[in-house]
Amino acid sequence: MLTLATTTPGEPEIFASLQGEGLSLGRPSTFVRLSRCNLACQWCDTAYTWRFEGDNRPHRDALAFDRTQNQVALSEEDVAARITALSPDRLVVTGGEPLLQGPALARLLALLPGMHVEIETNGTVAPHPALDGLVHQYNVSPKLAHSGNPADLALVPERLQAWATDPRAVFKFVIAQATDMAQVLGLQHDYAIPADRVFLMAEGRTPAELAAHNRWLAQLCLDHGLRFTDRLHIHLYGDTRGT
Ligand SMILES: C[S@@+](CC[C@H](N)C(=O)[O-])C[C@H]1O[C@@H](n2cnc3c(N)ncnc32)[C@H](O)[C@@H]1O
Ligand SMILES: Nc1nc2[nH]cc(C(=O)O)c2c(=O)[nH]1
Ligand code: SF4
Ligand SMILES: [Mg+2]
Repeated sequence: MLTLATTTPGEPEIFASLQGEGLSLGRPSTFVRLSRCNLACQWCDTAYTWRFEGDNRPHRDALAFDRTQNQVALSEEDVAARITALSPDRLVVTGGEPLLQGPALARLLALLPGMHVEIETNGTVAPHPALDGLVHQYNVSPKLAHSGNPADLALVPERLQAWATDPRAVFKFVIAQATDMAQVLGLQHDYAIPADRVFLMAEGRTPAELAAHNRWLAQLCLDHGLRFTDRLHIHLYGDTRGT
C-alpha cells in the first residue's frame, strides 16, 4: 500500500501537469504526491502532507492538518491504473518525502515499465535498493538553515556525498535571501557538486513573491555560474493542490 496526499478528502493527489521546476521544466508529466515527511520546513508549500495532529516534534509548529482528511491509502495496482489512465510517458513522484515509502514505491514502478521516472526528494533518505534501479532522475532539494530544520536532520553528509556522485541527481536549492548563497556555495564545494547540476529556485508560493525574488536570484545565478529555475506551476495555477 502507498499513502498519498489528497486534493479533497479521499481523492488521491495524482494529476497531469507540466513539470514546473528544474531540469525537466515544461515537460508534460503525471504527478503522484505521497504523504508524510521527515522534515518540517517552515515555508513548506505542501504542509498538508505531514503537519498532522499529534505529529509534534519540537521544531514543528502548532498548526495541524487532519490526518484522515489529508491522506489516503491505495494499492500499488490502483495507483498504477490511475497513472496509466492519464497516459503519461513521464512520472514525477513527490510528497512529502517520497523516499520514506521506498519498498511500496518500487512495487508501483515495477508496474509501470517504460516510463521516465523522476523523484522529488529532500535528499536525507537513501533510496531503497529495489527502487533505485527504477529511477531515472532525482531532483534533490537539500534544506538550508532558513528552512528551520535542525542541520543534523536536514543535511546528511553520506547522503549528500552519494547524490553528488550520482549523475542522475540534480540539485535544486530553495533560496529565500541572497545571504543563503554562502551555505549553497559551501555545500557545492564540500561535496564537489558540478555547477551544471545545481539549480537555484526562489522561495515563494505566489507569482508576486516569485517575481520579486527572481530578479536578484537571476543575478546570483550569473554571479556564481549556477542554473536558474522558476516555479512555472505557481505562475500558471497559483498554490493549488493537484496542479
Ligand atoms: C514539497 S517538496 C516535496 C519533495 C521533498 N520533500 C523536497 O523537499 O524536495 C517539492 C519541492 O518544492 C520545494 N518547495 C516547497 N515549498 C517551497 C516554497 N515555499 N518555495 C519554493 N520551493 C518550495 C521543495 O524544496 C522541493 O524542491
Ligand atoms: N507542476 C508542478 N511541478 C512540480 N515540480 C515539483 C513539484 C513538487 O511539488 O514536488 C511540482 C508541483 O507540485 N507541480
Ligand atoms: S522536505 Fe519537502 S515536503 Fe518536507 S517539509 Fe520540506 S519542502 Fe515540505
Ligand atoms: Mg510543489
